[in-house]
Amino acid sequence: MELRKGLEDIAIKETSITYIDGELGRLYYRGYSIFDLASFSNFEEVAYLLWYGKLPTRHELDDFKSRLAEERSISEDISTFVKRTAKFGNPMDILRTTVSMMGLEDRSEGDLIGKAIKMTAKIPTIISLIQRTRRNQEFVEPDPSLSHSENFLYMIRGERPSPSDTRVLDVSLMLHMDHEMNASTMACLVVASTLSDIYSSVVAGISALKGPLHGGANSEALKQFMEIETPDNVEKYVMNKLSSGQRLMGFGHRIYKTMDPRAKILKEYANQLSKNEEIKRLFEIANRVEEIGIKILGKRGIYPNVDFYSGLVFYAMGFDPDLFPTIFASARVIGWTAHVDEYLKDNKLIRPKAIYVGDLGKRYVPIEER
Ligand SMILES: CC(=O)SCCNC(=O)CCNC(=O)[C@H](O)C(C)(C)COP(=O)(O)OP(=O)(O)OC[C@H]1O[C@@H](n2cnc3c(N)ncnc32)[C@H](O)[C@@H]1OP(=O)(O)O
Ligand SMILES: O=C([O-])CC(=O)C(=O)O
Repeated sequence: MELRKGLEDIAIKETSITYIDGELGRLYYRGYSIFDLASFSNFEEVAYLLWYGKLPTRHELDDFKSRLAEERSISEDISTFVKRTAKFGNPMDILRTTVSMMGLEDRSEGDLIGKAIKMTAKIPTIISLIQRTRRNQEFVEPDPSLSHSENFLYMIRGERPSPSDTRVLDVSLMLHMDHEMNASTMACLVVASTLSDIYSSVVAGISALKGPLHGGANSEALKQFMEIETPDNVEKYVMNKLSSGQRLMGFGHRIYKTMDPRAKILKEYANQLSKNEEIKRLFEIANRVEEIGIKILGKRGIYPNVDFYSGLVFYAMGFDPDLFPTIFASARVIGWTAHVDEYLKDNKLIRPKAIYVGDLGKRYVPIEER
């Protein structure tokens, strides 16, 4: 039996959701280029596209938007739990637990996409409550008259965002919605393939996304830029980091062997948002890290990934750094649930093998003799 560490280059399903060309740095959702979707589409339309497989008509989109907007409120129990834990808890742990609570509260049978809509609508409310509680600010109730991204920023800031800020968040969320068989989507499918429920799958997805080799890299990348302090320190910092065997966070990818197309779009937004001194300086540092990182690692196909610039964009938009992975999860919940829905149409229990390398036939030694 062949050993494939990390399941590298193993396909576990056919899909018509997302296609990645890792050599050319291209990404497609349901056949549409991410560059086109980022230029012309919006959060609700792309969520609809991923779940239902086609772009909605105006009537379908209006219905879908109202459905999402109606589901934004969270229960009293969830709200109390978030307020109790926000000041000490890791936001991904809080999110994981609240999605688990949502599963306990939802007694309905079936309707996987209906449940996915509920989670997608409620997660921004939970994230906003975490940030506002930590800052000793009053909770802002969701406003159903606003779009998903406008409402998300409104709940974070307590005032309506500008159309350009709304657009930045909208595109950033679209870029994070799906990415084929990444680690967190795989975790969701493992759970789903046992015919467990969709909330349990999403809890597994959040758990896997939290790690710094996956979605947790976005806050680590920003931390890196903050530690560097000035563009003049970049070269020394990068050399020290790499020569001591550490990884450059926000660099490298299992599939992309060139610049991640999402990083290109996010870089442009990070540049646009570089209006105050701090963001301008962090953007300059990031640019320099990109340049030196590519010079050293590019020949091995190691380039900036989605997490390299996303943290800078989220920070400039007013989110706390340790919330970044939760923002990623707020969008990826759409991809997770779309893949679970697709997988369950032709389910097969996921149960790979391990190659045994231990001893066999050992004599059991009673405890007094050990
Ligand atoms: C949304 C996302 O999940 S995007 C990825 C976010 N994660 C990060 O940014 C963390 C940093 N990056 C990494 O750790 C890796 O690039 C991963 C985990 C994302 C992908 O790695 P894999 O495909 O599993 O490759 P693997 O971890 O085996 O690395 C292959 C080689 O490249 C090196 N390498 C990979 N990424 C980096 C990096 N960021 N910095 C320095 N070296 C790197 C490894 O050290 C390894 O070198 P070796 O062969 O000499 O031992
Ligand atoms: O595809 C991957 O392995 C990681 C990634 O970029 C994502 O999940 O967005």
